[in-house]
Amino acid sequence: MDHAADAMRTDLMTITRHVLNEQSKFPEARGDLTILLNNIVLGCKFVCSSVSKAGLAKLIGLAGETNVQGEEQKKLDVLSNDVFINALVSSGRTNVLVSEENEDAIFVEPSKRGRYCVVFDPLDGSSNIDCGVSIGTIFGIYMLKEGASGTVEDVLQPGTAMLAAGYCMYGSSCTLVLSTGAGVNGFTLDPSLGEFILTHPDIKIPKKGKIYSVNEGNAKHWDGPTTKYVENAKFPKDGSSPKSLRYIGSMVADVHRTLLYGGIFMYPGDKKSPKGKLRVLYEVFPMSFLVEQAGGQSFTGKQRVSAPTLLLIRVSKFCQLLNCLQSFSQHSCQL
Ligand SMILES: O=P(O)(O)OC[C@H]1O[C@](O)(COP(=O)(O)O)[C@@H](O)[C@@H]1O
Repeated sequence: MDHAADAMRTDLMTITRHVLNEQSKFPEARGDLTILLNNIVLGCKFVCSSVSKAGLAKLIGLAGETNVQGEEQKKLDVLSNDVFINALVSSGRTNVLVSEENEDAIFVEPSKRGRYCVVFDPLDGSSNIDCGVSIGTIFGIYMLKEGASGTVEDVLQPGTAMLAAGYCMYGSSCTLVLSTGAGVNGFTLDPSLGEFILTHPDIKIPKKGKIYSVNEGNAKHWDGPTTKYVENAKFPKDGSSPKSLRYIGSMVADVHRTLLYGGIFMYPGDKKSPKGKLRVLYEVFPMSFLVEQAGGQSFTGKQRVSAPTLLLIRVSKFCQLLNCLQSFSQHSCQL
């Protein structure tokens, strides 16, 4: 009888219990981060159930609106965005929110304000939403700068200033992967309990990976080093076996596989944005935080993504900032 497995099954490590254990190591912790994460988890459970019944609940298809990136919003994009904004505001722990689906930053009204800023992509992998392929939610958490009252400046922080980050993947199972700066852990939603249970403790990216993940359809837009790298992955000059190509087209799913199996995921550029289309603030920074916490690397092709030098610029209108941030995100992660 496998007592360890039995203990695992009866001594349930829920995500709340795990975060409380982690926070108990910090005497100054007041439970605010735990409450905030609990509300994010609630949002993930709601989106998970909506995604799994999308076809039945007529949640497939377009919402008839366009987001700040000029992309047509899917019904599930809008629903997920509303759910997360409400969950984050009602936690009473947030101050400034930045969503992929909103043109401007969201400033929480004073009576409900807290000291955290959350950047998030409510539903990543839009091109896969209507065909039932894995999609996900990505989030990153910052603390208000010392003495700050909550302005755009408080989200203009480098990736290294992030306190916690995570994603929730809505796939064959619903998996939430989280780091609060002390390693990376994966939790699977047990629908019968409605609880995320620890199933992937202390995720460490394998040192060697046999997989490369990139949209080769964009090859003609790539720079020299990227073209050379992918060429070598397919036709290794050192006689080793070629790498396998795996590309789902949902960053959450492609990064999740890379965290567990190793290898490389990158988004070098495409016709529309030759310098890459992944958004630094709520896609690249949170994923880079997780990749580095799991022992991997994340770089732009020229420098570490989360480097403090990457971000601190100030432009007039917030969405202008979003546009120029996009131009920075060339490559996603190097493993
Ligand atoms: O279809 P492409 O050009 O390869 O782009 C896929 C990439 O775009 C994204 O879908 C962008 O994210 P959104 O779906 O949130 O806009 C990533 O998840 C994915 O890695």
